Amino acid sequence: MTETTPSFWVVIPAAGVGSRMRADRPKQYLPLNGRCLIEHTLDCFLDQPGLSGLVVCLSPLDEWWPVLACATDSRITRADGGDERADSVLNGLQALTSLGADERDWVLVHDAARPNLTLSDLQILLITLQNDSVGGLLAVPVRDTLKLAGPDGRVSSTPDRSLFWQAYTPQMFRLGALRTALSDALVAGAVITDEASAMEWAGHSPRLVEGRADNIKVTRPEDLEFLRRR
Ligand SMILES: Nc1ccn([C@@H]2O[C@H](COP(=O)(O)OP(=O)(O)OP(=O)(O)O)[C@@H](O)[C@H]2O)c(=O)n1
Ligand SMILES: C[C@](O)(CO)[C@H](O)COP(=O)(O)O
Repeated sequence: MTETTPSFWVVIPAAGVGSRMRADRPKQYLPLNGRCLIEHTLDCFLDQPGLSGLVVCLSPLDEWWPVLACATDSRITRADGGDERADSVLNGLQALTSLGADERDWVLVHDAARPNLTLSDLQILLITLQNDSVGGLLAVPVRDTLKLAGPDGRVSSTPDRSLFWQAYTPQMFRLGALRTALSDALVAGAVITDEASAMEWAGHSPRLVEGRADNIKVTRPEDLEFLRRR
């Protein structure tokens, strides 16, 4: 029996400049196997039967998006990115509301810079969380020994790594709860680096859903080299 998956909306934050890549363009437009990273990322979602709609958050100065074939895809709506990733995501959530999304609808937020998401991981996330009271995120248990750095750049301690997971995306929450948590956290000046941290700030405990470790975020040059070698 194949388990059914819920309907969902998607927000793709893609308004960053990719400074850590030190490339000649924002990293979401760097080539991978003949197409831009963002095209690979969008493909993970566009043919999903449960997709209600997708918003891509882009810099108002983005000159790379309009020449892509997906720029004219009727399933994709463009929203302006903000100063930080969290601001971009909040703009994307507000765009979903304009598209008719309901407060109780599931929203998946996925980094444009993660082009290697698999269908199986997407389905695992949707199936695992579809009846969850909070939502959650794809994540990977830490596999290396961790070191806490001291102010002198030397090891301060070795924490128990069994308690640590790396947060990945997609992160999946109900539209209204996420928008409220994110908006309130930003107004309060909280440091929000992912959607789960906004939900945690609001007092919720997102569920960790174990996914593939190769759903990496392309952040530094070697990350793209890794994907190109596959
Ligand atoms: N103001 C911002 C900053 C980032 N992002 C997006 O959030 C994702 C993850 O952010 P990150 O890897 O930090 O991307 P950049 O901010 O572009 O990278 P850097 O920090 O190296 O500049 C990326 O898809 C990026 O495009 C965004 O939509 N709006
Ligand atoms: C959202 C995220 O990808 C989860 O690991 C990460 O927090 C993004 O961080 P960045 O500094 O904006 O790349």
